Order: sequence, then C-alpha cells, then structure tokens
Amino acid sequence: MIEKRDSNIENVVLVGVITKEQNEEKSKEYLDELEFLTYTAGGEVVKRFVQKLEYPNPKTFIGSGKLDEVRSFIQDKEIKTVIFDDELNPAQLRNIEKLLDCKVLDRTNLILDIFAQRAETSYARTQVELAQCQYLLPRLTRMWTHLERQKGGIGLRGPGETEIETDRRIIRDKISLLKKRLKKIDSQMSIQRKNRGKMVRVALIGYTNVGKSTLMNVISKSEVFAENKLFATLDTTVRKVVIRNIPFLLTDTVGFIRKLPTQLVESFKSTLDEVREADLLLHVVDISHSNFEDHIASVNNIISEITPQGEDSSKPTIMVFNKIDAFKHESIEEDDLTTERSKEHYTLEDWKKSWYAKMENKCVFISALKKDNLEDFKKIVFEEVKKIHITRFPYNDFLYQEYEENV
Ligand SMILES: Nc1nc2c(ncn2[C@@H]2O[C@H](COP(=O)(O)OP(=O)(O)OP(=O)(O)O)[C@@H](O)[C@H]2O)c(=O)[nH]1
Ligand SMILES: [Mg+2]
Repeated sequence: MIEKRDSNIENVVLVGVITKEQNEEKSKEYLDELEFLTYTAGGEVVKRFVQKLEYPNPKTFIGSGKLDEVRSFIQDKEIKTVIFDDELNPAQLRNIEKLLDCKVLDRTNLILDIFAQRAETSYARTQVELAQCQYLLPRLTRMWTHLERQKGGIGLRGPGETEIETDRRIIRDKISLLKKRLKKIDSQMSIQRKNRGKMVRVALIGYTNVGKSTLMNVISKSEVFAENKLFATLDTTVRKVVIRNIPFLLTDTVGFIRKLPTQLVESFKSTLDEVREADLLLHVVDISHSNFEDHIASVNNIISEITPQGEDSSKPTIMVFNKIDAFKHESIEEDDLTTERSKEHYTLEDWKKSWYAKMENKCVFISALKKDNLEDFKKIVFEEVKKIHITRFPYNDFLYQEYEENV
C-alpha cells in the first residue's frame, strides 16, 4: 500500500471553506498549514479556492458553481491534483472525483501520504500501512478493483459490487494481518521499555516542526534527523542524557498536528505510549509561529484524547518556548491611538510574564538552533528530574550535593 512518490514536483490546487465555525482568518491559517503539508509531500500550490458557506456541502463539500470554477481552472492549467482541507466522506470523495476528473485528496489522505513517504522502520511502515487501509476501506469504489487482480481471484466473481466486496475482504484481511504484526512489535517494544529500568523518563512533545529533534540533538549530542518540513520524525528516539549528576532518558517523539487523522491516532498508540509512560513532559512550542497558542491547545487535546478513560492525563510538564531568535511582534506607532493592543503586539517579555504566571514558572524560553538560554533549560529540567529521582531513589539523594559543588 505504501507508495513512495518520485521527487517530481506536482502542481496542486487547494480548496477550503469559510464557515460559521472557521472564520476567514482561521480558514487562511488552515490553508497555510495545508500548503506546508503539500510542500512536505512534494507538491506546489498553484492556487487556492475558498468558498463561504453555512456549512460544507454534504454532497460535494463546496457548492457546484464553485466546483465548476475549480474544474475549468485545472483543465485550463492541466493540473492533476486537488486537495481539500478537511476529511471528505466517501460519498463526497466519489462525487468530487467524478466532477473534477482528477486525483482528489483530502487532508487526512495527504498526511497519510507524508507519513508513508517518511516511514523508515518496519514499525512505522506497518503503522502507516494500517492507517492507510483503514482510511481506504470505506472508500473503496470500482476504481480499486485492480486489487483483485493482485490476489489472482480467478473467475471467482463477476463485475460490479461483488468485486468491491472482494476488495473489501482483501483489505480487511490485510488490516487484521497488520494488526497482528503490530501487536507483536508492540509487545517487544513494551519489554524494551521495561528493560530501561527505573530511570526517570522525559519526553519531548509538541506540534510538528517546533524544534523537538533539534533540541534533542543539542542536549544529547545525538544526530536525530531534523529539517524544515512537517513530520521529520516518525519514530521515537531515546537517548540517555546526563545533566550535572543525574542521568535520565530523553525521548524524541512524532510531532502532533491539528486534526491528526483518527486512523493515525489509533495506530500510533505505541509511540504515544512513550508519552504516557514518561515521568516528565517537555512541551516544545514554536513561539515564532503566529498560531502557537492554537498549537498548544491541539497538542493538549490529542494528549487527553489518547489517555484511556479514568487515567489522569496531567503529568508534570515544562513548557519550552523555542525559536526565540525568530520571534517577531507587531508594534503600534506612538501616534496611533485607534489600534487596540492585542496578542500580536505582545513582546517576548509580555509572553514570558503571562506564561510564567500561568505555569507557575515551569517554562523556559530558548533557541535550540542558536543555543540561546540552554543553561536555563538545563537548570529547570534538572530541578524537575531531581524531584522525581528523589522520590524514586530515596536513599541515594546524597549524591547531589557532592556534584553540585563542582558545577
Ligand atoms: N529559527 C529557529 N529555527 C529552529 C530552532 N529550532 C529548530 N529550528 C528549525 O525548525 C525546523 C524544524 O526542526 P525539527 O527539530 O525537525 O522539528 P521537530 O519538532 O522535531 O519536527 P517534527 O519531527 O516534524 O515534528 C528545522 O528547520 C530547524 O532548523 C530555533 O531555535 N530557531
Ligand atoms: Mg522531529
């Protein structure tokens, strides 16, 4: 199922909506993110189409007039791919495909595609493949009948619905096979996690592209792949880190994104187990991003979503505001008396004040890239790890003083 696309740039058109739930500004932010996702997947956005609607059209997502507009544009420019900024239901996908006569993707499909391109280990590949099958199953239409040929179902079934039924069965078989495979790897991984012993475990979490891997690299002097694309990291990496005299395990995790496809939430459970089993979370935030507060909310939502009911999802957390080197804010001219001061005008100092108060000082402002303020970062992490370490190993806390004197 996993297809690695070649590196030829694909021209793409994006389609989004402005509704009661998402105003013009939000819609633009979402499309900006969709454009970044498209770029990550190897596409180039030629044009965006946006329509104002009460709610998305149940049959075709946008209205038929707008869809006509899209069709004549893509025919004119010979564009073969249109991406919608929401998950399209199977009927919508089918209707739109028929009307536009080109490849139609939605946000979920695009994210799955990126994950497929980037999955390196057999674990990640199995997870992605499972997610793709789960996405595909309800969307199987006649165009998927080639699957039957793969299986060589000789003269067993006639054309039409029966073929689709066969394809569905093939996909279902595959899903159960992949699930079995994952279960096996999951149990191996949980044994591995147990073998790590009682050492304090710290996990870097956060929205995609905020700098988690970069921070991991500077702190642990390791070389985790980091780049300016979304979802650079798909596998968790664990490193032993020592700050002063306390060793602990630091885990780099897969980045979160708004509306993480449900299929992926499910199949990345084991990655997220790392987060659940961590003693301390370092929630990394890209403060130079204009929507960083939304990102924080998305991450917190996903964390509470993956936490089984009855389990407490709150655990010690330090907010790590990264990319302070790239932080910018709007300013108001002194003679401008009409513009109201809002969050766009907050300086770094304003943000610090507000977050220190909110987090009771459990936050730090750094630049992982420029290595700014890493000392403060290490200090605050050390203090928190030490608290956990002391409760876990109550009899050897004498170790600290000795070493601290040498720092
Ligand atoms: N300006 C600036 N850029 C940074 C900083 N830290 C990281 N970056 C850049 O941000 C981009 C993303 O960094 P990564 O470390 O890959 O981010 P990540 O959070 O691991 O991303 P995913 O693995 O995709 O979730 C890279 O281009 C980094 O060079 C920083 O402090 N300042
Ligand atoms: Mg990363």
